[in-house]
Amino acid sequence: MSFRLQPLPPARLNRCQLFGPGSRPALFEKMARSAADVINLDLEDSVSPGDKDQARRNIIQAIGDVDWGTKTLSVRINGLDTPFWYRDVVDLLEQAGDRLDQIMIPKAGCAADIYAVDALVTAIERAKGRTKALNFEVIIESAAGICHVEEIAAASPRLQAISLGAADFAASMGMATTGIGGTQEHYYMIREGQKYWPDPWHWAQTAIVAACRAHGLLPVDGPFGDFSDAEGFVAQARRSATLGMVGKWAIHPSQIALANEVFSPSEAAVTEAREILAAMEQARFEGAGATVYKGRLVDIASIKQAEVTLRQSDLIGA
Ligand SMILES: CC(=O)SCCNC(=O)CCNC(=O)[C@H](O)C(C)(C)COP(=O)(O)OP(=O)(O)OC[C@H]1O[C@@H](n2cnc3c(N)ncnc32)[C@H](O)[C@@H]1OP(=O)(O)O
Ligand SMILES: O=CC(=O)O
Ligand SMILES: [Mg+2]
Repeated sequence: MSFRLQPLPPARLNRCQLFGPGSRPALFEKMARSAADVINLDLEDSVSPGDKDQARRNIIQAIGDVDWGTKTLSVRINGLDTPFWYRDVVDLLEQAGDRLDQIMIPKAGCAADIYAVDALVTAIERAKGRTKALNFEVIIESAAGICHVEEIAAASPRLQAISLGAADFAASMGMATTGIGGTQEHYYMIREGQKYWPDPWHWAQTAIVAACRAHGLLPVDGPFGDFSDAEGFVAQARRSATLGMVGKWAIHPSQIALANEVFSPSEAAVTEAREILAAMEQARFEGAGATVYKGRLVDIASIKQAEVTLRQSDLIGA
């Protein structure tokens, strides 16, 4: 057991991150009025190469012009393997106002990727006298990224969140699927003639959650491509929440309420958490470290488990 305490992640809501292409400025006001906690204006894979310059201009203008309320406002820049990313960073930092909260770095492969963007951002902030430090979020969506997820999580104090990008991850891993997230038809076990579908994203998610929790970051589940399949989205989101993720992307407005619901503790969960704390307080009063709640063991670890639920509930209430 390390003597170091596990750092808490940033105290902000990240239940739903709504994405929209920077080349569709007509969506920006709708995104701002949505119930998503985080907005991701995209310069990367939803924008065709010929539209990159115009999308950048659209986003820079909208960062200043649109009322984004209290949302976390993020721009996904292009990957470091493209000729676009440096211009994304330079133009955003030199031309967009202070309303921009963070940039998302896609396809992070190693800590040096984050270092490179940090160096450029820091130089521009100093040159331009920007007083609000820009935060980072990254996407793990490659074989290299998942191999180096822990060093990536430790790469910069600007880093707040890591998402799993199921589409690029599947491609990089050579997975035999064109689906973006969720159950995969051919990934099944069989027992006594019955099929059972395990979760092919599970290990990558747990690696991301562990790296995030060790370094005080927010672990986030990425896109679920089939926006007509609400049930599938909810099932994927519930698995992610159970593993410790705090939220999920929405690539269509129909997914926002679903994500918000899954990543907000229910009234029953909050009541149970409070009752566990009360039971443990009574146990402490009686000189015990463990007691029985609803026929099951609760002990000092249960206090920490209950606090996870209550911290999230407090953020929503705040
Ligand atoms: C693998 C990855 O990298 S995922 C991240 C990058 N991808 C993206 O950013 C894609 C984001 N999503 C989209 O571009 C679009 O939602 C699409 C292309 C999937 C579908 O677009 P449409 O065909 O316009 O969707 P649809 O007709 O169902 O839209 C319904 C309504 O929601 C609006 N809408 C659609 N997408 C969005 C969005 N992302 N944000 C806000 N509003 C939206 C539409 O304007 C429409 O509004 P209206 O009722 O006022 O007319
Ligand atoms: O960028 C997201 C992905 O799934 O790829
Ligand atoms: Mg991707």
